[in-house]
Amino acid sequence: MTTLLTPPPKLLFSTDSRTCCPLQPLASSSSSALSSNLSFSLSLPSLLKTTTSNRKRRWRRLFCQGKGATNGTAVQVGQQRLLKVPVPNIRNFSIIAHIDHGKSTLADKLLETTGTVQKREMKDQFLDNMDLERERGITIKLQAARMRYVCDGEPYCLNLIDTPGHVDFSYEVSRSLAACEGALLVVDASQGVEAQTLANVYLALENNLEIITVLNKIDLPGAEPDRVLQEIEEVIGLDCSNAILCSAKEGIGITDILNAVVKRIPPPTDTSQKPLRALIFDSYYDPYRGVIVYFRVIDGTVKKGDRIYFMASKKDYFVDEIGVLSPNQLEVDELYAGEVGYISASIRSVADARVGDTITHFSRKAESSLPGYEEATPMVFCGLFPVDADQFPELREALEKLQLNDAALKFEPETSSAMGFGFRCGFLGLLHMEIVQERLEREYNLSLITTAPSVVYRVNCTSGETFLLFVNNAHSQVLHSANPMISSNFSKVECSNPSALPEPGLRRSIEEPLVKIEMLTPKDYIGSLMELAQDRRGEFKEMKYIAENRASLTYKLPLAEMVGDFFDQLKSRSKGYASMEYTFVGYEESDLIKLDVHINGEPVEPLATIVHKDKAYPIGRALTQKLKELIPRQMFKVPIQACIGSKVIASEALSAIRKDVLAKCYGGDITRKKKLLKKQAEGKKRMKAIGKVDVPQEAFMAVLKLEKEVL
Ligand SMILES: Nc1nc2c(ncn2[C@@H]2O[C@H](COP(=O)(O)OP(=O)(O)OP(=O)(O)O)[C@@H](O)[C@H]2O)c(=O)[nH]1
Repeated sequence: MTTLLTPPPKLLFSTDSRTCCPLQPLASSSSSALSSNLSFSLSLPSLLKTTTSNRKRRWRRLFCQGKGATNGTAVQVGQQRLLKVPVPNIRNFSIIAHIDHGKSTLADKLLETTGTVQKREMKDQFLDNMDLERERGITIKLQAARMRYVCDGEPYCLNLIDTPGHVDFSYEVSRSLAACEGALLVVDASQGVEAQTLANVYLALENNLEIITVLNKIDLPGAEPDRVLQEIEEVIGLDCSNAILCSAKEGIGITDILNAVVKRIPPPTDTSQKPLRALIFDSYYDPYRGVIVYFRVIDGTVKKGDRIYFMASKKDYFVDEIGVLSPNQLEVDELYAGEVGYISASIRSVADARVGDTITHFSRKAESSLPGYEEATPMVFCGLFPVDADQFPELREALEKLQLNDAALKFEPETSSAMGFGFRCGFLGLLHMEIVQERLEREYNLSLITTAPSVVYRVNCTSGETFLLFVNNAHSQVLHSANPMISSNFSKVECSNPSALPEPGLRRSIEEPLVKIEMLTPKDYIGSLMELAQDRRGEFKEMKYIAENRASLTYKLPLAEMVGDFFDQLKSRSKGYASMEYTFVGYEESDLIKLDVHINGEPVEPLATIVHKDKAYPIGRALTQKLKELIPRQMFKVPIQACIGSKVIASEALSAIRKDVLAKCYGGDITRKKKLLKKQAEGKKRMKAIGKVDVPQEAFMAVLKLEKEVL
């Protein structure tokens, strides 16, 4: 069956891909009609450009209601832009690549070449529409776009899903791949196979995708297409005889890629008769319409007004609006199996419509949901505190708003004696953490202090008493008393906050998360990268030469060692040539201890860290030395100590500011002087006992920075 909603009586298509949009339905075969249609359609972009947003809205509304088909030329054009094709003419594909190999640039070029976005509307990285994405040149949130393309006189609908390239977002990549039948594997012709190229190819192969190899950046003087093709064949095992050479920047090879998408990627299977199953691959929060869900219909059909049901979150809603992404949202009446689109259904939170969930009909539910759904698990945690304590409510509001858009972000209130009220937040990885921090500061004008990133440890308790801690002890107490499921049989505590770690007497051992890390490097840097991994408690697993000059190193490494500056070190030690990829492999027991910092005999909670026993001494020394530099001197002597339990392992002391109490004694009796000095010493002793050392905020910030570096 076809998915033609409003089949035009007769179609004429341009065979030139560059002029294929808008496609031209002909109401009449007369040449005058043809010319009037053509002349109109060519002026559409300028019409769209010059119309006010109200006119655009009216145009869309009219079209969506199917009105005015005969009397409004704009409506006619609207129909052309939304022309539907039969299922065999649909292609759903993704672009996968290592970071910076040119995915987004290629996606832009595909949009431009198919006329989906006009050249003058085009800005670099069209699909990366977050300011931060453009500045950093990375894709953070994936986007989708529907393109029309004519190949051998046949119209095709190509649905492109742009994916984020960074490891932190590999779940999103996997879901977008599950929504496709094929993938363009983009490899930089001057760099070759990198760690994420491999990881993404494996994800694509797991999803049984047809892979088209594209060698990008062939315009660069350093491009070595032959070497890189050979590398792809040897390392990945893909047949590169029909690989496409391209330069996304210069627009070379773009039509070849579009033709290959049509000819080599299989169409979706037409299962429109089955009960609805649609895979969510992205969702975001719109303040006016609620959550907008991006999805691919796998089976069945869905239309406006339907009552839909989210199989994982078990929530149901009525569809207010349904449409396609071209790449702006364009409303349609119905979407069929194989198609990609969006739904707005006044959904209140992104948590109700998570990536990977299956949408079905409330009244005719599918028997099973689509495979692959996973809850987002935060791997890295840190505390976020407002510099100005009055900004706490604003920080809460900002985090709540961000969470509406980002289901992977987790947060819990946290109080600290030094920093006041703040939040302990969980992130997918370090990049995710940086992005959230930057968005909070930029978009919500907040100045924040962040504590050193930490991971989730599992503590085996001696008592058998269990708290399934998510964030901190206070939380666990509540959880424990409120949750009858947590019985004394359990003996593991999850802890991401060092200050919430159970006392040494209450714990038997601590387990930490481990990752398998694969580094791809030119052979000159093998030694220095091995040294780096070993310094970070890495356990050597494997080394392979994957090409004449490149090797792959595999290590098992504690995640806590990676969350510091591992990636920066890898880049600086390899002069930027090495790349890495990691996967979580599980938990293992390790010799970990809690390192406390005491100032004037008082523990300073936010400076507590969980470290490996072997590293406690150097870290303790570095911390105490740095604090000595940063804390202002007091009227009394202030000891600064790093301690493991009650044992002091490093110590510094701030000497007291001395007032010369003898200044006014010119000569005179020695007993008078002794009396004055004794009085001063007593005063200082009293001051020390009751005195409070204020640790300035800059000191905290500097020490936290140091922690990030040395941990
Ligand atoms: N010379 C040249 N540069 C290119 C080409 N394609 C992309 N670039 C440049 O390579 C850089 C990275 O391109 P992007 O398109 O942002 O890469 P990406 O793979 O989308 O990156 P992420 O979104 O971070 O994963 C940009 O500076 C582009 O201008 C090309 O064909 N030739």
